[in-house]
Amino acid sequence: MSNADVNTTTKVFKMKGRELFNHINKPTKIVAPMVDQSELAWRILSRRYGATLAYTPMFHAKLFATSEKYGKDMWSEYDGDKDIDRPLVVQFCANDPDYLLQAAKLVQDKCDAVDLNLGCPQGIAKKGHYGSFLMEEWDLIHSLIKKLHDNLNIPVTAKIRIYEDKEKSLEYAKMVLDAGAQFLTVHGRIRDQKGQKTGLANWDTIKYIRDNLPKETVFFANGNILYPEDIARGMNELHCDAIMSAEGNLYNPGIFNTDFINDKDKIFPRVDKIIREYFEIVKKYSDKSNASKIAMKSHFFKILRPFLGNHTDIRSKLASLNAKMPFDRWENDVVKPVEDIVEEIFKQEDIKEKDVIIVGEKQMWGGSYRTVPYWRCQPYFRPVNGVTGDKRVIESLKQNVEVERVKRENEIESLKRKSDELVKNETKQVKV
Ligand SMILES: Cc1cc2nc3c(=O)[nH]c(=O)nc-3n(C[C@H](O)[C@H](O)[C@H](O)COP(=O)(O)O)c2cc1C
Repeated sequence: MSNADVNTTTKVFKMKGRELFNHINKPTKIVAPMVDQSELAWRILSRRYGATLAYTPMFHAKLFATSEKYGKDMWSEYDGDKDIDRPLVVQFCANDPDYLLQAAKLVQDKCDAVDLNLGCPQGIAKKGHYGSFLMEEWDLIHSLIKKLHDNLNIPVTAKIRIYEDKEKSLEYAKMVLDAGAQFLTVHGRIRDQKGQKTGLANWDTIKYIRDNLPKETVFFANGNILYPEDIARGMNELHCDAIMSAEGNLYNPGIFNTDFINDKDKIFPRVDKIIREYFEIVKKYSDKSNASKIAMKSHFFKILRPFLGNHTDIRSKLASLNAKMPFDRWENDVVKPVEDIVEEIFKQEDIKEKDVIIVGEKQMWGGSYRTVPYWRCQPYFRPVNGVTGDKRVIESLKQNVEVERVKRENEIESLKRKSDELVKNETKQVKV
């Protein structure tokens, strides 16, 4: 077979975006790439709770290609296993097409696509010259994507941020697709929206990009997903193929469980149940997946966030644990005590009245806040101008209660007026 034949054969078998999307069963709920957080154990847990596609954390392409230790720490034999970890997209950050290809080749037989991170806004990305800090270098981005498109056995995909300018964002998306990206994920925030300045994602721009790209583009939207209900809202409003969630999924893995929208145990899982389930997954794969063990402490803190505020003794114990300690310590200091406390909570006579989810009024961002009992997983709201998100939710719910009260009083007033008028009219008629 000549070289030309080899190239042709590779091209024939390489799936285009829509084919790949269909091949992996049209996933609509995606675990976002998250450094130190979307590792194997977390992906397995998230899929059990409704996620239909997962991205790995971003790996540094050059390190992955050149450092055996880094590769081993990030990627184990279990990662990408066809029975436990698919469908899967592996994400890299890069600024050199050759290293990117070298790294991608190491995983191409154990994932469905390789993604280029063009969204990371952190200082480390600025220093390392990758992620969103390539947004001024379209030629470089084009060459990175094209290198994989032309040379990898599997499709290449990309995850981008937006610019303030809609038109520029659209042109940018078109360039990324032209280079060969087969799925496009748009995170609807600009580069400066990070930390306290994270704020809302701009769905208008996401929608504008989506609506102005060719229909066959496989398009994923990312940002503003707090509750399971937001997923259907996003799909309808943004006309996207799937919704990707990062923080929503981290604090509440039940966020993707939209097939069970009326079952609070599935969409706002009890912290005792989820911590146990997750802990058992980490243990099962800990012989090879170092990344799963390392990420455990951070996941515990996030899953248990509302609970730890009420049980600070467990918070202190958790703070003192580390990944090198034996699993028994984790079991005895955190997992078991959490189970015991929640079991006691559920023995209370009035638990049915207490264990309820309260839905607030529709907010500016299109969805509604909920109050969720502290023994259930729930979203986290970043502090803005020093005010914690939880306080904002409580304030907004208080305002809702006040708005409801005024609304009801007005309704009663208006009903009274109507009834007075009716009585008056009837009295008039009787007189006539
Ligand atoms: C802990 C954490 C780690 C992240 N790491 C990555 C990453 O490795 N690659 C990436 O493209 N984005 C990363 N992101 C960004 C998310 O993938 C996502 O784009 C962003 O958080 C917005 O989604 P959200 O509103 O659902 O959180 C990370 C976000 C968080 C919270």
